[in-house]
Amino acid sequence: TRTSRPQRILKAVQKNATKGDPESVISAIDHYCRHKEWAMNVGDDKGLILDSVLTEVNPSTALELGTYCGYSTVRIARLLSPGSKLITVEFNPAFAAVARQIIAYAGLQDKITLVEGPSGDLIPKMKERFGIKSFDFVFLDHWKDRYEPDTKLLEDCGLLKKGTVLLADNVICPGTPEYLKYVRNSPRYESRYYKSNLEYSKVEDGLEKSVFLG
Ligand SMILES: Cn1cnc(CNC(=O)c2cc(-c3ccc(F)cc3)cc(O)c2O)c1
Ligand SMILES: [Mg+2]
Repeated sequence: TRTSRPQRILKAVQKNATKGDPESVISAIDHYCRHKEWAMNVGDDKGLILDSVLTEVNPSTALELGTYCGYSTVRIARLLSPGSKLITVEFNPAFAAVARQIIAYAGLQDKITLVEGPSGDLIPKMKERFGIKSFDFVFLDHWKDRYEPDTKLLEDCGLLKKGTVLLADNVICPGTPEYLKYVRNSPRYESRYYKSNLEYSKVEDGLEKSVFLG
């Protein structure tokens, strides 16, 4: 097919959502991915859990690893208080190009900094490049084998503080076994599993919420 799946998702947003209305952007993507073609957005079921954790944490500085089309980026940014910031990291330039347009369509570009590149290279540069002292909230949704090494990297770079909340997608499907083992066995985290289902599907999946204890 001529267009890519992310480009078709963008088209569905431009056709069915209202410019400047993040809720309509979220609904347009969920409708398209549930009824037309599946895509790896966190989705509406797990999205409600993401919303509730975000509302509880109310982060001033948030990090997302794995932007894809920007669905969870919009979900997170729409709930941030004025002056709060979200940095989102995407390795794939084609995904990043679509995400920028979906973020702009939602009108949330002022709250979001999208950075392209490998998370392992970008995390050590967060302080110097973006003046970040530490993150209050981290959403992990990128390559599943990068969750554990990138969490250790965030610790080593002093980017986590007492109370920072990590929320990890896909801990069951596709699964992140090394990450789960790490956060569940480390005395430096208090972890809890939120059972849900894989986006737009009946297959089980869930989110792991881990609070860094310092
Ligand atoms: C290529 N790429 C760029 N970013 C990434 C990181 N994301 C995932 O891999 C990812 C995968 C799935 C998934 C795929 C196939 C399947 F059968 C079941 C689940 C779901 C998700 O929510 C994900 O976040 C992959
Ligand atoms: Mg995911």
